[in-house]
Amino acid sequence: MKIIGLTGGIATGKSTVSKYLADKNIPIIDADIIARQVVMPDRPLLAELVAYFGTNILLPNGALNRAALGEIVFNDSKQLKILNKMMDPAIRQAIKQRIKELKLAGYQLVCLDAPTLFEANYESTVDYIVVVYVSPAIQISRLILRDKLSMKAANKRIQAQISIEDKRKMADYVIDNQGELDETYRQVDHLLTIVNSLS
Ligand SMILES: CC(C)(COP(=O)(O)OP(=O)(O)OC[C@H]1O[C@@H](n2cnc3c(N)ncnc32)[C@H](O)[C@@H]1O)[C@@H](O)C(=O)NCCC(=O)NCCS
Ligand SMILES: Nc1ncnc2c1ncn2[C@@H]1O[C@H](COP(=O)(O)OP(=O)(O)OP(=O)(O)O)[C@@H](O)[C@H]1O
Repeated sequence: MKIIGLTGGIATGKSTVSKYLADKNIPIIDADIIARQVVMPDRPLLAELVAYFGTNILLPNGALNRAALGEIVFNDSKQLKILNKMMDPAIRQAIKQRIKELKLAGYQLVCLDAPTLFEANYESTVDYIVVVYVSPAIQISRLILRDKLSMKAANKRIQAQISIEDKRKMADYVIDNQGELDETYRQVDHLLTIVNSLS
């Protein structure tokens, strides 16, 4: 089974590409979804986060207040490092488990959609690294538009990651998502012909 590692910067278009792959019946392992599952109210990791960050990261119903935790960690790189260290084992374990299940189910090709593929060192987990690229100017404008963030908050989130210019240099394949969606989808089709011919 081959694994495409799909990454990019925040709001560069990973979900747009992974939805297209999913429509082609390629299973997607979405690291953002897994990162949400491992901190559900019944999971011990949430209690660990509360013990460190305080009860202000909880909503009245006991679920994680993602906005409150995001406010802390995207404004302070030391806190983000600590959060990453606390969450990494559970996320890694869940991804490993999902890969195992898909392999057992007989899939030939799957996609790991991970915004922090490089930051969290998943390079060796995947066979082919694909970076979804837009220029930093387009990235920030799409992020502000989608998440209704201020310029300052959007910049902080972008700065919490390796820059998109550096990520593109580390890719096996770059999808330029600056144009129309059809152009993006054509590049994904081309990517699939390459990946399917890999031995
Ligand atoms: C801090 C949290 C609670 C904020 O939640 P929120 O709902 O506002 O954002 P969401 O999870 O939808 O993430 C949105 C985007 O932020 C970026 N992002 C998320 N986590 C990180 C991180 N640790 N480092 C850099 N960028 C990140 C990604 O591009 C992601 O697609 C959340 O992002 C989180 O739990 N992050 C740590 C887990 C993690 O590393 N996730 C990345 C997947 S491996
Ligand atoms: N080619 C495009 N043209 C115009 N808008 C686009 C294009 N591709 C994606 N977008 C828009 O840009 C925003 C970011 O795209 P998307 O949500 O796919 O990014 P992402 O990389 O998955 O983000 P995140 O890292 O936050 O998960 C969305 O609002 C999406 O609709």
